[in-house]
Amino acid sequence: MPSIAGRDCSNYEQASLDIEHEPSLLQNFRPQARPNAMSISAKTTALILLMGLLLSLSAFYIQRSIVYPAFHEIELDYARDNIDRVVRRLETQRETIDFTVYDWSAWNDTYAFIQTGDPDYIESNLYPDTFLNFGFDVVLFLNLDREPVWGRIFDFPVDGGFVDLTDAYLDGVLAATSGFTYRIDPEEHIDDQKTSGIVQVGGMPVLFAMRPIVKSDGSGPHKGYVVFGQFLDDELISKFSEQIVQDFSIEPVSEADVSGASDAYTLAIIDRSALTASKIYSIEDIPSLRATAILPRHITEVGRDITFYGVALLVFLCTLLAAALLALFRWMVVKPILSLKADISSISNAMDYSLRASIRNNDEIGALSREFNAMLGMIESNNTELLRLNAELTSKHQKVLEIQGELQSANAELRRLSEHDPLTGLSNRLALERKLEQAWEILSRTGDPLTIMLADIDHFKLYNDRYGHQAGDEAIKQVAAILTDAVQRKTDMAARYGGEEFLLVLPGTDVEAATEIAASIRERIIAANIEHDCNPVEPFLTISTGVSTVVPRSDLTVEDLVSAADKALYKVKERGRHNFGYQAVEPTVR
Ligand SMILES: Nc1nc2c(ncn2[C@@H]2O[C@H](COP(=O)(O)OP(=O)(O)OP(=O)(O)O)[C@@H](O)[C@H]2O)c(=O)[nH]1
Repeated sequence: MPSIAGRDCSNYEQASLDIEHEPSLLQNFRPQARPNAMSISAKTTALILLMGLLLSLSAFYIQRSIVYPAFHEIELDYARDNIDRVVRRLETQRETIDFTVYDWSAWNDTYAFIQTGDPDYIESNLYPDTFLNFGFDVVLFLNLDREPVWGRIFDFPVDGGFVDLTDAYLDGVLAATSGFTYRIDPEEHIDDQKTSGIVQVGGMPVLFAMRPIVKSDGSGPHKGYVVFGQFLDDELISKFSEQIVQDFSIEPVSEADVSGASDAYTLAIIDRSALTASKIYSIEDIPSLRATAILPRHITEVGRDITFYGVALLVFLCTLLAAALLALFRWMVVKPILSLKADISSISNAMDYSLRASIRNNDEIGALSREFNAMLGMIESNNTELLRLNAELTSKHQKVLEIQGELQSANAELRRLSEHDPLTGLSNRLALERKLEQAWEILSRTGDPLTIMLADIDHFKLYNDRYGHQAGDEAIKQVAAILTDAVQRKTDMAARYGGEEFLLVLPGTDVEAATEIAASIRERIIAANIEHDCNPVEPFLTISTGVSTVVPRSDLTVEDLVSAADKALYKVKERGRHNFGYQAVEPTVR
C-alpha cells in the first residue's frame, strides 16, 4: 500500500502533469462551430432583405390603398367637373334661347303682330337669316289659343344654308311645346313669365324657351307666346363638344327614370383606360336629359404609373441601400471581427500568450480586442506564476521522493534489524516466533507436517576458551551459513535461537525428509572441518541436532513441538554429541 507521502506525491505528480498539459486542455475547451450556425453577415443580410421586403410591401400597400385611390378620387372629381361643364353648356344654351325669346316677346311690334298678323313685321323681322344667325331651328309665334300665327322649322347645314322643315315638324313641335304654356303665370313679374324645356319631336330632342308676348314695358295682358328652340341633333352636340372640348352624348329621361335623384352623377368604369360620367340635366327641376361623356382615365394611368414607378424606385433604392448597408456592415463589423478571430486562433494555435491581437479600430471591436489582450496578459502572468509554482512543486516533489526513498531504506533496514540476528544475518527470535505461529496456523488447515530442528554447537565454551570469543563469533557465522545452505525451500527458515543454538523451521517436511536434511547438515559440518582441537568428540567443530515433526492440530501447540525438539537435542548431547535425534511431540499436560 502506498504511503500517505506516496499518495500525496502522486497527487503532486498529477498536479504537475495537469499544469504541463494545460495548453492542450485549453485547446479542448476551444468552442466548435455548430453545424447549422448562421453567420452575422447572413443574419444581417436576411434582416436587411426582410426590412426591404416589408418596406416595399408597405410602400406598395400605401400606394394601392392611399395614393392610387386618391388619384382615382381626383379622376372622379375631374369626371364630375367635365359632365358639369356639359350640363352647364346645355344650360347656357337654354338661357341664350330664353334671353332671345325675352327680347322678341316683350316688344310692342311683336305684341301688335300677334294680334294683327301684320305682314310688314314678318317682312322686316322674320327672315331665315335672322334665325340662321341665332342658330335656332324652331321659331313659333302662338296666339292665346296656342295656334301659330307664324311658325317655321329650319335646319342649318354646316355649309351656311338652311332647309325649311316646317311642313315636316311644325305640328309635332306645336303639339309638344304648346302644352307648356300653363307653366307661365301672367301674374308673375315679367322676368319670371317664362318656361323652357326639352321635348321629343320625331325622336329628336328639342331645347326650347317660351315667353308670353307683352308690350315692351312688360305690361300685358299677354296676347300670345313666342317659342324659340333648337334641335339637339348630332350637329349641335358636336358643336358644343368642340366648344367645351368634351365629347358627350345625350338621351331623354323622364322623372320616372331618375326617381327623384335628378342631379345624381353616374360614374362607371369601362376599362383601364376609360370611364363614363353621366348627369341628369333638369330644367325647372324637371329631369330632361341625361348627358353622358366618355372620359379617358389619364389621372388613374398617371396614378398607376406613379404607383408602379414609385414602388419600383423604392425597391431599387432599398436594394441599393441594403447593399450599401451590408457592405458597410461587413467593412465595419464583420471584417474586424474575423480579423480578431484570426488573431485569437493564431494565438491559441501557437499557445503563445505573449502574443497580442491587433487593435485595428477605435470602436467597440477595438475595445473588445483591448479587453482580450488584457485577458491574455492575465493568462500570461498566471501561466508564468503557474510554471514557477510547478517548478517549485516539482523540486519539492523530488525532495519528498528522496526523503521517501530514505524512509523506505530506513524502514527496510529497521524491518531487517527487527527480524534478523545482527551477527549471523539469520532470522531472530521475534521473526522465528511469527514464522512458527504462521506455519502452525496454515499447516493445521492443510494437514501437512511441520518439522523443526534445534541445532547446538558442541562444547562451544571450550572453543571460546581455546580460540577466543571473536573466533567464536566467526565459528557461529560459519555454522549459520551451513544451516542456511541446508534449507532449500522458500518456506523454510533458519533462525538463531540463542547464543550458539539455531532453530530450523521446515513447513511441509515429514520425518523422513527431516532425517535426510539433518544427516546432510551433519555431513556439511564435517566437510566444513572447522578446527576445534579441544573438542572431546572430534578435532573439529561439531553440532548436535534435535528433530521433531508433527501435523499441527488443536490439542498441540508450537511450544509442544519446540519442547520435543529440545528433548531430542538433549538426548543427542547425552549420547555423545555430533549427531541428530528425533523426538515425537507430546501434548503438554496442563
Ligand atoms: N563467542 C561466542 N560465544 C558464545 C556466544 N553465545 C554463547 N557463547 C558461548 O557458548 C558457550 C556455551 O556453553 P555451554 O552452555 O556451557 O555449552 P557447551 O560448552 O557448548 O557445552 P555443550 O553445549 O554441553 O556441548 C558459553 O561459553 C557462551 O559464552 C556468542 O555469541 N559468541
